[in-house]
Amino acid sequence: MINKLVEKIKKTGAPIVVGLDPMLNYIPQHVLDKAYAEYGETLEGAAEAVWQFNKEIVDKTYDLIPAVKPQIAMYEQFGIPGLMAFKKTVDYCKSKDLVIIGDVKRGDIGSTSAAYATAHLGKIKVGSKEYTPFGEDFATVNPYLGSDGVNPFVDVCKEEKKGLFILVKTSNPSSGEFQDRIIDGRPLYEWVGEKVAEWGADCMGDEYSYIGAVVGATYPEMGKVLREIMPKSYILVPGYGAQGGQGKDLVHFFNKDGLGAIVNSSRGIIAAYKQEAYAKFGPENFGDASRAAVEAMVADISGALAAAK
Ligand SMILES: O=C(O)c1cc(=O)[nH]c(=O)n1[C@@H]1O[C@H](COP(=O)(O)O)[C@@H](O)[C@H]1O
Repeated sequence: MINKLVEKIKKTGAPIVVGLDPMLNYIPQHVLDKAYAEYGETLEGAAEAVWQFNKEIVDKTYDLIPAVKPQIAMYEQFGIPGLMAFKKTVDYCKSKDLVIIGDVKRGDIGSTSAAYATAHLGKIKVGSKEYTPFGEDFATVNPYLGSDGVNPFVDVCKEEKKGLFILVKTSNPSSGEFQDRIIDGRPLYEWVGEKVAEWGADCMGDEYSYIGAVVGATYPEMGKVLREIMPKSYILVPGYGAQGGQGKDLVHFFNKDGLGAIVNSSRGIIAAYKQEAYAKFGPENFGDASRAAVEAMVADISGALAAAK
């Protein structure tokens, strides 16, 4: 799957991922009204609104982008109907040939990690039958339980040709509380980065490993160091847009080949119609606003990369 991701990034010229993180307050009223008219103001109604919202955004952007990243919490908050909307979104994106990064941030003791890996990247046997539970292509993984919490994910990736993005340095304001602590002379995130490079070394695709890392756009200096520590790992870079990251901050997350990083924006794309820059589209045309925001993001990042050459 890493080869497909790299190919699609080259083909679209867009090292970006659209984060499908739907909150009800991002969904235009006309979409909510229609869903509530059919299902009532229920969890089912909310899930229907989420699904219709996602579908429109995907329809308006899929030809420009290589990948999407649905964040499962945004669906879980609507219980079982929400999880069904998550699965419907994954399947629909797959039908559009997008690479799907399941942002599930899992990690546990080995046997439990194995079940999480099966759920999101693998297959499950029920009697004589086999099923694909959620069927994403990549999953985000929290490495804090150590190697035995990560290895079951790696094993499923090897079997299924899937991939991981392992949290190394997160974008949030408090990420330094633990991740920046100096241990044996180096910050913890560097130790985790080294481990990601090690886990990834025997998981190579054609050019890059299918064991990648997450490093926040909000910490560009740390991104530069981590790029060197993990030269063969793709870096998923969240924090663009709503959290303040801009193209010019991101240059060092990329390798000299112009590859190696994929930048996520969620609110900045899916709720673009609420921003002044895209207000002219209006809530009715929220999908067109998202498309314009994708185009602006690609131009910002490619411009920064070209200027740095
Ligand atoms: O793993 C992630 O995707 C992630 C890691 C991180 O360090 N920071 C971070 O913001 N994320 C996710 O990236 C998305 C960011 O959303 P926006 O700030 O709206 O673009 C959310 O889905 C977060 O859960």
